[in-house]
Amino acid sequence: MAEASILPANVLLSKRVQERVLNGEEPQPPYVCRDDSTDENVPVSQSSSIPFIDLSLLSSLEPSTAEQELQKLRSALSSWGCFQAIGHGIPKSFLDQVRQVAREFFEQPMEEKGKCAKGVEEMEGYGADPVPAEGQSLDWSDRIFLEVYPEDKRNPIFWPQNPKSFSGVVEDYTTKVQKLTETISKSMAKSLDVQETCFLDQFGERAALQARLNYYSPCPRPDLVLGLKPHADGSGYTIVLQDDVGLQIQKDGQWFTLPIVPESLLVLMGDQMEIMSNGMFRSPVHRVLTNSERARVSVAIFYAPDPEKEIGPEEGLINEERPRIFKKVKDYANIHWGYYQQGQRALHVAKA
Ligand SMILES: O=C(O)CCC(=O)C(=O)O
Ligand SMILES: [Fe+2]
Repeated sequence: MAEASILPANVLLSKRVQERVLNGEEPQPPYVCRDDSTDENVPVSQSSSIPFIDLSLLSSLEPSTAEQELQKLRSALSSWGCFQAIGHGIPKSFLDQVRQVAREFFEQPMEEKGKCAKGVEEMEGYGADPVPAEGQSLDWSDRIFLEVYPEDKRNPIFWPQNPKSFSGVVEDYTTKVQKLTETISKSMAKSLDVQETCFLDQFGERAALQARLNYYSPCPRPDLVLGLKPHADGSGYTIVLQDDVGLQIQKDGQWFTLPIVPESLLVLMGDQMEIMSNGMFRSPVHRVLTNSERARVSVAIFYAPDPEKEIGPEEGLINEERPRIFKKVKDYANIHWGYYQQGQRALHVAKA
């Protein structure tokens, strides 16, 4: 029982959470981290205020319809830093297939998943996030992280052979999301009255799309243990598909639980969109709860600017009323990761 409190994190992380659950182990520190005494959880029933944006309306031939949806988009991203996308053109049956293949992957025997296992200090592959700084908590989750675009970044050794359809579905899904990012990036620019392709240009032709499939095993102590600790993403923005409740977004000191709307995708701003929009859009802190009965699956696609390119606030968003908040930065995702490992945000590094 005392195992977890005496073993270092790198040893703990060499055993998957899923194995611990199968062995009937009780969560121990450093998995135990929740201290919510000062936070307020808004019931799911009242979390429906997380805005919906119908992407099909953004290109409506009726100008007033498109304009109205763009206004909603701008307001959603400046207040929440995220929205629930509908009308995105990806059929629900395909989203179900993605959820299904993700679940099937994790529900295979450990031996099969082990074929694409990462080392405890590596990022890509199946396992847990690399060992965090001392004193940091561990997440009650297992994940597989894959570089998908640019295509030459793919590392076949980490791509599962089973389930047979896994690679095809993940690739197809990421390609569909990539198409969506074009619409979203252009619409975000339009909503701020800046040149339509300005964000797309900053992301660059070698923008990264990375897939992270998460499996949150049931946890006997959801009151003490988190599936994923509070954080903001280091991406440009992230597109999340989920199959059960658990993801919470922090706004005005309260935690709002993302409801399940099977045909919707959550579009969540990362720090780099906050930088490029000169703070007009916010990158929200979010976390994942555990639950005692069901395993939850999610698929996050991180869309990030080419790490070789410098990014910064759009000139058109800097003026007397709104001076420059951020400076130019390069490879921010990497800087972010260093802070993330210490349980901190990195945005201050980019402050002007
Ligand atoms: O599992 C989720 O719903 C969210 C995952 C997430 O926030 C992340 O991978 O950065
Ligand atoms: Fe996240």
